[in-house]
Amino acid sequence: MTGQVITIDHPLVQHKLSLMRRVETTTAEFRALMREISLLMAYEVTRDLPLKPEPIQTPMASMLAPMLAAEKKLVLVSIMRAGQGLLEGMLELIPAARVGHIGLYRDPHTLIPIEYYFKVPTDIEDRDVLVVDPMLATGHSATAAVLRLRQTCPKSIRFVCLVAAPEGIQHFHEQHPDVPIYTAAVDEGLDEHGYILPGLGDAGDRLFGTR
Ligand SMILES: O=P(O)(O)OC[C@H]1O[C@H](OP(=O)(O)OP(=O)(O)O)[C@H](O)[C@@H]1O
Ligand SMILES: O=c1cc[nH]c(=O)[nH]1
Ligand SMILES: [Mg+2]
Repeated sequence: MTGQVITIDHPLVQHKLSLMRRVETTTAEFRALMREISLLMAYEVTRDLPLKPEPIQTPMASMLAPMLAAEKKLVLVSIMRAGQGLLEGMLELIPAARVGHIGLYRDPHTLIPIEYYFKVPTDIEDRDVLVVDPMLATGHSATAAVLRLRQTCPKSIRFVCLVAAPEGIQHFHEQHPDVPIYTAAVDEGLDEHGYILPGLGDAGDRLFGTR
């Protein structure tokens, strides 16, 4: 079974991603673009959320109006640090969603992800999860995050990123063929340090101005 990769090719997403990639984009600009692009990504990723009719009153009449059936049943899980950027924008669109955090950083030499934090809602069994992290490079971080999350038995899992490397997609789907990947771009590959080419650099450092 090969996993599903959904490329979000909306022109606004593509334009904003190109601005984020540019080396001269400042930290403030990068952060603002991350917020904007995460709103647009959330719009696409939630396209199939179920609706249910609820009675409401307009100034003119009463009607049965479509409302999200399970907004509170969604959990957004951020892979820190860089996932925080995607998380915040998405929460603006889905404010009733629950939130989880997985703290992971890549050891710069081995590229193995090290977990330093894990907290998700206790009643995750009947919830759908969107795991968010802007970068899928070797795929080790996302793969480890989903593996850890599976121990809590959520109803479903999707992974959302901005830029994915083919190597990362392959590694991730070898372990998690049932988890779809939503991405704005699939890039050429990785450099010798595991950075995506052409990529956008280190998403966490660019978001928080740490380098
Ligand atoms: O697919 P991989 O090769 O595992 O790389 C991707 C990971 O690298 C980045 O995090 P990083 O380790 O730089 O931590 P940070 O977000 O704290 O900067 C990114 O946000 C992913 O979590
Ligand atoms: O290109 C990359 C690879 C891993 N992490 C990043 O932030 N960027
Ligand atoms: Mg980083």
